[in-house]
Amino acid sequence: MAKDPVRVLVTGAAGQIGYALVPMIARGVMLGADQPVILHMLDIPPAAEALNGVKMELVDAAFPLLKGVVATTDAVEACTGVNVAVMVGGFPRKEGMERKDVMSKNVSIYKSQASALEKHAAANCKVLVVANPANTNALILKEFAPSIPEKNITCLTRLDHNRALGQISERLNVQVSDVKNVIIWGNHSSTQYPDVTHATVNTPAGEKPVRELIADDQWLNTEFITTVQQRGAAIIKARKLSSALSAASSACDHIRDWVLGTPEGTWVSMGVYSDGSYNVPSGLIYSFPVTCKNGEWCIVQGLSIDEFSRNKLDLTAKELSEEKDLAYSCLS
Ligand SMILES: NC(=O)C1=CN([C@@H]2O[C@H](COP(=O)(O)OP(=O)(O)OC[C@H]3O[C@@H](n4cnc5c(N)ncnc54)[C@H](O)[C@@H]3O)[C@@H](O)[C@H]2O)C=CC1
Ligand SMILES: O=C([O-])CC(=O)C(=O)O
Repeated sequence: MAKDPVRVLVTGAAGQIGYALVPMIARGVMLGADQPVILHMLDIPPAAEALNGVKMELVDAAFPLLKGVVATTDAVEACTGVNVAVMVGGFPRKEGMERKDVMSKNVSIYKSQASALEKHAAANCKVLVVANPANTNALILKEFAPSIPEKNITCLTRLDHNRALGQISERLNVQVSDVKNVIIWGNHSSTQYPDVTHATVNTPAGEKPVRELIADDQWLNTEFITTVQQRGAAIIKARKLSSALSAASSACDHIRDWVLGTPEGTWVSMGVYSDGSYNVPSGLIYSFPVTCKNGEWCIVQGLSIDEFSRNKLDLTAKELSEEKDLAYSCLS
């Protein structure tokens, strides 16, 4: 029997990530090749005509799984009945800016959309915040939508996770699908800590630690980390626009694994509400290694953290606490 359609909201759907993301969702990349979807697309009135153009293209693409499209500038209409909400709407940063520089414009959007989601989304709606500063926007959304369970509100660090896998695969000249269990800790910003301490590669001789195969701790502890931290800026420099296809693809990875589960023995990185694991202060949305099963994520416990890592986990937590204060000062 055919499954009932799932309603997926994409905010900022007329923007560049939106344009890459909605066809992926309509093709089943996010929720599976047998899962019909109804797309809800929200943008602001100046983008209404462009949004309608995206809707026309979705019709023209004749996606078999796409059972309906709502394209609107009304947040209540957009949020009504949605099961998954991918929050991309906002202002992207430009060359020379840090992600927190877009704070004042974006946190106020997340405060107001929190209420629309809280009142009108389906019960148990899963929320992924993509727009920057992603962790802090997600925290504001959580705080202003107190009836949405905190475990349902997450932010995107899967792009950073995938970037780390990509760097390791290029360096070792192995398939990216053979590399796993990198970790992005903390903020989706230049203080994030891409950690390969527990990462492995599937080789013909079995699973091997990334550190052993790379055999160059100097590179892993310096250039690798900064390359992943600065990859967003490098894309902006090259394209004069921020990452879009990779952001859209990793947003699909994030929701797919959350809903359908992570493979046995594999974890992924998600920005989630901290419960104090690894002595990360609670009350922050912080990226942790997680596994997912039955639609729920769970922080991987018991990983060893050496002194080098500890300093980096603390540094990015400190930045998130400062961002939280700054966000509240922007809202007051
Ligand atoms: N977490 C991550 O890994 C990544 C996050 N980003 C962030 O994603 C966001 C979107 O990036 P792009 O698509 O490149 O930007 P864009 O400017 O092309 O599109 C953003 C869209 O949001 C719309 N928008 C603005 N205010 C809105 C509101 N209140 N409600 C609904 N829609 C609204 C705009 O009209 C525009 O169509 C940016 O904040 C960017 O920094 C980008 C790449 C990766
Ligand atoms: O760098 C930016 O501003 C866009 C982004 O978040 C990324 O590409 O990681």
